[in-house]
Amino acid sequence: MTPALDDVLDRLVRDVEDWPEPGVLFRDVTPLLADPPALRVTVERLTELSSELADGPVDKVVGIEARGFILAVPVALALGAGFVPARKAGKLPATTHQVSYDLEYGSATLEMHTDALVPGERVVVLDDVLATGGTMAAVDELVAATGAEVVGNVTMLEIGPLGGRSRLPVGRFGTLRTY
Ligand SMILES: O=P(O)(O)OC[C@H]1O[C@H](OP(=O)(O)OP(=O)(O)O)[C@H](O)[C@@H]1O
Ligand SMILES: Nc1ncnc2[nH]cnc12
Repeated sequence: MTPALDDVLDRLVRDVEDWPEPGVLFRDVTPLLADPPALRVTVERLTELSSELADGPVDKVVGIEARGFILAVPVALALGAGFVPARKAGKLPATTHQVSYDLEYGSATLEMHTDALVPGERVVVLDDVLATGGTMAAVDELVAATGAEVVGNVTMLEIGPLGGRSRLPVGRFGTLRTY
């Protein structure tokens, strides 16, 4: 039997207080990733949500390092799309576009290969958590720099009080669970 998704997420996303710094309540998805039925239903629902938002074909799924990679590859396979990594600075070998941004804890720079996407491609950007939205908005900029089109911004979890969805176009963001 397929488990109910909200129950799965509530049971298997672990709260860790004061990590990675005091005052942050960290939502740890590793227990969910380790549970086969939970992982399966999560990937299935992320795939359905991506399809709904895209409302048409999806050429590429961009996964955000590191936790976004884990989910983006099975979703890309299920959609019949390719996978493209958005990586932390200094990890990609060829020519990149680069965007710096602020996080709930600190700041970072993400890169994507300039030739990873071509103009007109339809792209879903996937991550595990939307918090301030800085990461997702930065990846939208990386996609835009290639001339491709973001047709969906999708996460497993949203931390509502941090207001990240307000940084994304209305109607383009979808998530499985808002805390
Ligand atoms: O909405 P935001 O405030 O930008 O935060 C969300 C981002 O923060 C986490 O990644 P992190 O940078 O901690 O990297 P990791 O996946 O490598 O742990 C998470 O996986 C998202 O990518
Ligand atoms: N509180 C949080 N838990 C998990 N991932 C995060 N990314 C940014 N803030 C986060």
